[in-house]
Amino acid sequence: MSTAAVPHADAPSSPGRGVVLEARNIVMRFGGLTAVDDVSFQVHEGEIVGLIGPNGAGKTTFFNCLTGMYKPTSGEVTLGGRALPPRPRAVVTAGMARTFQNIRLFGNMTALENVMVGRYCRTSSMALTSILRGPKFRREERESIDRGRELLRFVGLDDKADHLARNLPYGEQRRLEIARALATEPQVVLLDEPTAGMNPRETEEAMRLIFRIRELGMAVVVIEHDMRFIFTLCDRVLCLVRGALLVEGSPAQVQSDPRVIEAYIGGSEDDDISADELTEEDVEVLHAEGVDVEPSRTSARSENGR
Ligand SMILES: Nc1ncnc2c1ncn2[C@@H]1O[C@H](COP(=O)(O)OP(=O)(O)OP(=O)(O)O)[C@@H](O)[C@H]1O
Repeated sequence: MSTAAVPHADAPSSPGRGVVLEARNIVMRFGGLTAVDDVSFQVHEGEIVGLIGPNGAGKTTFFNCLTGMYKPTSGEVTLGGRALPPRPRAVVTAGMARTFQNIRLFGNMTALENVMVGRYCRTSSMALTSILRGPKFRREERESIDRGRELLRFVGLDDKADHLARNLPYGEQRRLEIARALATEPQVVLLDEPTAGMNPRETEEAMRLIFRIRELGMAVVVIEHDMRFIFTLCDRVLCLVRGALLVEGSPAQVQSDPRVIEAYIGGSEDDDISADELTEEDVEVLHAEGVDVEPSRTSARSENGR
């Protein structure tokens, strides 16, 4: 991926910026499994925060707790200092929108209609007004169409307004999902694997788009497996492992933290490979993934095999 070509937008430093989203001691249990284990974090205005971790670490479950899809077993989420009720619609109305790991669009609706759906939480027309199609309804509908077209332009889909969502290529569907999230006028946008399945060019475009979303004043929280993407994009990165927050810091700190490297190469109780035993091949793979690891940490295993 040629993300090196993408300039890092002026990263606002967190201190001095207000906290917009805060999660305190979130725990989510499914029967005997603790999927999120006492995780707390803060997101500041205009900040881009990355959430990484191996498969099953609890990243999506944490998003689901933030967005009211799940009612956490315990803990609290606040947006702009106000406690968020664990109901998705209330969360969207309060100012937090999200996209999903598996794209969730209305396939048989046009791109424009999909974005307009996102506007509904900001329009006041009630069912009766809609049925009667009175002047207020028509004015709000006009405004929704105009705003929808503006957002399609923002994500680079202005020429696709009348295309059915299901007919759009994968990368464009992902951008359409982002446009629909932006239509809710959020303060914070949560993106769950926004570049999954994208080619390098689409990934680079996605990065530029997220920087432009931040320039509009929104904070962004991103789950991604593409480390290079995360470390280039984010101001701050959190790494979850087995539901718990393992490391939090700047991309440089997280990238070079041996605990993160261990978590990714399987240095768990199920696997006896530790960061001290990296082969040169391991290091090459980690470098390709954007994880910084010193050559001195390698062992002679590359010569001897495992
Ligand atoms: N609704 C559910 N019921 C029971 N277990 C669940 C549920 N949702 C998630 N889990 C479990 O919680 C753990 C965390 O899953 P989650 O999907 O949050 O991880 P993740 O970090 O997002 O993984 P990935 O990177 O693979 O998407 C997993 O063990 C998963 O099987």
